[in-house]
Amino acid sequence: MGTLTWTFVVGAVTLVLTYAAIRIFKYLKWLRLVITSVSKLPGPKPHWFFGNIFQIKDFSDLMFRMHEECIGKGDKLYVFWLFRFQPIIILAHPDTIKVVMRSNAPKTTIGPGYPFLVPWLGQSLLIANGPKWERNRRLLTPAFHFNILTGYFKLYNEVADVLLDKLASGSKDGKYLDIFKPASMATLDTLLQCSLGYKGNVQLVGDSHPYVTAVNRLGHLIDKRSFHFHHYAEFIYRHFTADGKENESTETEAKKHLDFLDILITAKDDNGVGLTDDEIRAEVDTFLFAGHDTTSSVLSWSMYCLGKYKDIQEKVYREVKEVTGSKGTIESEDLPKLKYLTCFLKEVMRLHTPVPVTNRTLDEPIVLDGYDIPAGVMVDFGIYHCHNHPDVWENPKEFKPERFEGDKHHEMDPYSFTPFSAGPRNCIGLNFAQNEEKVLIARIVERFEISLDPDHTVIPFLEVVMRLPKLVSWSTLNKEAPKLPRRCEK
Ligand code: HEM
Repeated sequence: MGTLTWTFVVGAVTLVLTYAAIRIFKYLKWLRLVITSVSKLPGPKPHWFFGNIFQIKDFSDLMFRMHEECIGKGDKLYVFWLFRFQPIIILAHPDTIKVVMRSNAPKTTIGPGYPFLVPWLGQSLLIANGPKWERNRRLLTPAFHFNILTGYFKLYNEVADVLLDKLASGSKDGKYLDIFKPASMATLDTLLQCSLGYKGNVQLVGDSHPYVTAVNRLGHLIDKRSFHFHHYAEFIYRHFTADGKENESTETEAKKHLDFLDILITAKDDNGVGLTDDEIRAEVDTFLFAGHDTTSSVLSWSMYCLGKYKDIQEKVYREVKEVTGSKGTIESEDLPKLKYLTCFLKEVMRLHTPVPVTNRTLDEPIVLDGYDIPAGVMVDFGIYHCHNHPDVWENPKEFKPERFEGDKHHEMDPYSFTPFSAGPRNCIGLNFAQNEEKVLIARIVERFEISLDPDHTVIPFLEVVMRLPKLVSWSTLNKEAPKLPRRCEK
C-alpha cells in the first residue's frame, strides 16, 4: 500500500474512533445525569447492574406489586430499571400522566414495545412519529366520522345475531360457557367486515380460520419475544431463531374492498397524494391489531361484571328494554338514551383497564411531580394505576357505574380516566369501539341472564405492553365463564 492509502486509512480510522469516542462520552454523560436524577424517584431498589429486571416474574407481577407498594401509598410515579442503564418511568396519576400525554413526545423506537410491531404493522398510525404520523392521522380521521360509524350499526347487529345463537347453543340447559373465545371471534368478525368488507364467517369457522390462526400466532410471537431479551436484536431474531423466521413468513389473508378500505383508498392529502398500497395495508392491519383484542377484552369483562353484580345487570337490562322495547336491534339513535349502559361500560374500562400501559420517549427535559427528568428517558403511561389510584377515585376497587353518572365525573381531571389514552395520540377508534360494545352488551343482556360459574376463581393477568390490544387478557377468564340461560325467547 502506498503512503497516500495509509494516510487515508489512518485518517478514516481516526475519524471513526473520534466519532465513536464522542458518542460514548455523550452517552455516559447522559447516563450519569439520568442515574442521578431518576434514582431519586420512588420504586424498587435496583441492582447496580441488572437493575430490577430479575426482581419481577413478568409485566403483570410488576404492575400489581407496584400498585400495592407505591401507588397504594399515594405515589404519582415510580421508576423501574431494565438494567441499570435503562430506566422506565411509570406515570401513575393524572398530575404526572397529563404532562406527557398531552405533549407530542414520540413513541419509543428502540427496545421492546412498538419496534417489535414494525415487521407486521410497518410505520402505521400506531407506530409512526412526526410528519408521517401527522399526515396519516389527517388522512384516516374521516374513516371514523360520525356518519361513517352510523352506517355500521346494521353490521354490529348482524354480528350480534350470530354471537347470540352461539351463546344460546353453548349455554343450553344452564351450562356454563367460556365467553372469551366467542367474544374474540365476534369483535374480529366486526373488524374484518368494517375494515375489508370481508365476510369470512369467522365466528362460525372459529380458530381454524386461516386469518384467525395467523393473527393469533403473530400476537403470540410478539408477546413471547418481549420476554426473551436475546431475541431483541432484529438481525438475530429474524435469521437465527425459529420464531423470527416464522414471523417473517406469516401472511394474513382476506382482501376485499369496502368501508375503511374504501376511504383509505380514496383519501388524499393537500397535495392530492394518497396512501401507497403498502401504507393502506399497514393501516388496515393496524385497525385489526389495535381494535380486536381490546374490544374483546372489554366485552368479556363486561360479561364478568354483569354476572358478578346482578343488581347492576338488572339495571342495564331494564334500561335496554325501556329504550328499545321489543324491536330486537340496537340503532345509533338508541345509544344516547342508554345512559346507564354508558356508565357501566366506563366503569368496566376503569377497573379492568383494557390497555394498562403505553410508552413514549421524552424528547425534551421535563419536571414530573417535582423531579427533573432529562430528555431521552422512556416513560410509560400507567393507565391502570391512574384508573385505580386511591387519591383519585373513592374506593377504587369498588365496581360502581354510578360514579360516571351526571356531571360528577366531569368535575374530575380528564386525565383520571383515559382507557383510550388522551391528547394528540388518543385512540382513533374510540367511538367505533364504544358503539360496538354497547350494541353487543345490550343485545346479550336483553336475551340472557348472566351468572358466574361458582366453581372458578378469576386471577387477573396483565400482558406486556407490546401486544397492545391483548394487554389485559385476564388469562383465567376462561375458567369463570358466565352462565347464559335464556332470559326470553327470541
Ligand atoms: C375498547 C377498545 C379500544 C381501546 C381500549 C383502545 C385503546 C387505545 C389506546 C390506549 C391507544 C393509545 C396507544 C398508544 O399510546 O400507543 C390507542 C391507539 C390507537 N387505536 Fe385504539 N383502542 C380500542 C379500539 C380501537 C379500534 C376499534 C381501532 C380501529 C378500528 C383502534 C385503532 C387505534 C389506532 C390506529 C391507534 C393509534 C392512534 C394514533 O397514534 O394516532 N383502536 N387505542
